[in-house]
Amino acid sequence: MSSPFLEATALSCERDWRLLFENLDIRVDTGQMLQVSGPNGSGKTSLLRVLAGLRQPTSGQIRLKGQPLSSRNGDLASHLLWIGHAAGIKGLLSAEENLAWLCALHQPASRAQIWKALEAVGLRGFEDVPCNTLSAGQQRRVALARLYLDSPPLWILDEPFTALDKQAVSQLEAHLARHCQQGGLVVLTTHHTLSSLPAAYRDLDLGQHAA
Ligand SMILES: Nc1ncnc2c1ncn2[C@@H]1O[C@H](COP(=O)(O)OP(=O)(O)OP(=O)(O)O)[C@@H](O)[C@H]1O
Repeated sequence: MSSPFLEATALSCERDWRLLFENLDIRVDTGQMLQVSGPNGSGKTSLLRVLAGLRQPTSGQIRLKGQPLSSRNGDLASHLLWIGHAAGIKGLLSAEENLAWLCALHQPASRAQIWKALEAVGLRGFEDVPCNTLSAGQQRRVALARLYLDSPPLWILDEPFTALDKQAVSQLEAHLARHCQQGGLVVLTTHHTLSSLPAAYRDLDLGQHAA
């Protein structure tokens, strides 16, 4: 049997001497969406950062395609894309410049590809203005435009719907479901109730795993 794309076993996480969750087993296979839910402070962001290799778990193992995550440092960006709670874009750079350097981490994109992605997220005409002149929702859209470029299969997204208007929320939901249906994987946190779900959807409620 082939290894799951992402597998965590007996995962525990402590912050400031407080155990957030323990003994968590997670498996995410091709085509699946995993929504991590739970109350404020239950450890959703901490868990996603651990799964993305941005933070060490207190204990437990994470494997990506059968290999320990820590041994994948060199090629992590070709397997997973992380978009954090903050939009994570540089205010002095334009939307195009931000995307150009973010894409270079995985697969450099041409100007035409970047403009097409910006158009997909409703930012036509805003390609070359500094991002610090954009609204919060527009800045979020710049970050999310990466999902419309050639991207790695696993998307780990922390509160991706923050600051988006209703239409953008529906569009992103449909895009995430489509990504899974086409063989991608999504792990996300959101307090929002998703209305477009892929066939292989699961919810992990950290409130029930609180230590
Ligand atoms: N930078 C930090 N330094 C120390 N402790 C932190 C830090 N960030 C978070 N924590 C602690 O970890 C706990 C879990 O935080 P985390 O952000 O993972 O929760 P969350 O479930 O994502 O919350 P929310 O729904 O509010 O976004 C918090 O209660 C806090 O005590």
